[in-house]
Amino acid sequence: MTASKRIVLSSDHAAIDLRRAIADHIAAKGYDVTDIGPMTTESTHYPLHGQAAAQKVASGQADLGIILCGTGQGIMMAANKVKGIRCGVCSDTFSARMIRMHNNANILSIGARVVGEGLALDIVDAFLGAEFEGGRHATRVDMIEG
Ligand SMILES: O=C[C@H](O)[C@H](O)[C@H](O)COP(=O)(O)O
Repeated sequence: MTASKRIVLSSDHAAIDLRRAIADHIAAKGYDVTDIGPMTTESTHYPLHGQAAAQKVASGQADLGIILCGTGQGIMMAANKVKGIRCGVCSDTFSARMIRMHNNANILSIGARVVGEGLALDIVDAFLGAEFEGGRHATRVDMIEG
């Protein structure tokens, strides 16, 4: 584990509690966590929060991001509109590992209304614990970037 990695977190209102649980979980493991909110459960708009986290990663202010909404889908779509962002939604640990190893994903998205806290924390550990393999996968990732 690279404990020095800077991780940015954001969500919409549907995922406040799970986002906080993830923040505590990874901070306890030594990651440098920046939680950009929102801090209340007031209804909000996931594109704002997905793009805010994506900007942090794309600008180099964070190494990786973890974003959440009800399904993980809408906030993932918003994040992927930011150049240089590769974000996937994961509801299982295999996918979470593979989007790092094969797709060099720099943001993980999770649906707080889809997975429970225990599985979500395992998904986060799988994502953060994996590294991009490069090689043939780098050729393909370069093709995504255009
Ligand atoms: O992809 C979108 C997310 O799942 C949102 O969290 C969801 O649409 C929010 O729904 P609501 O406004 O009914 O809480």
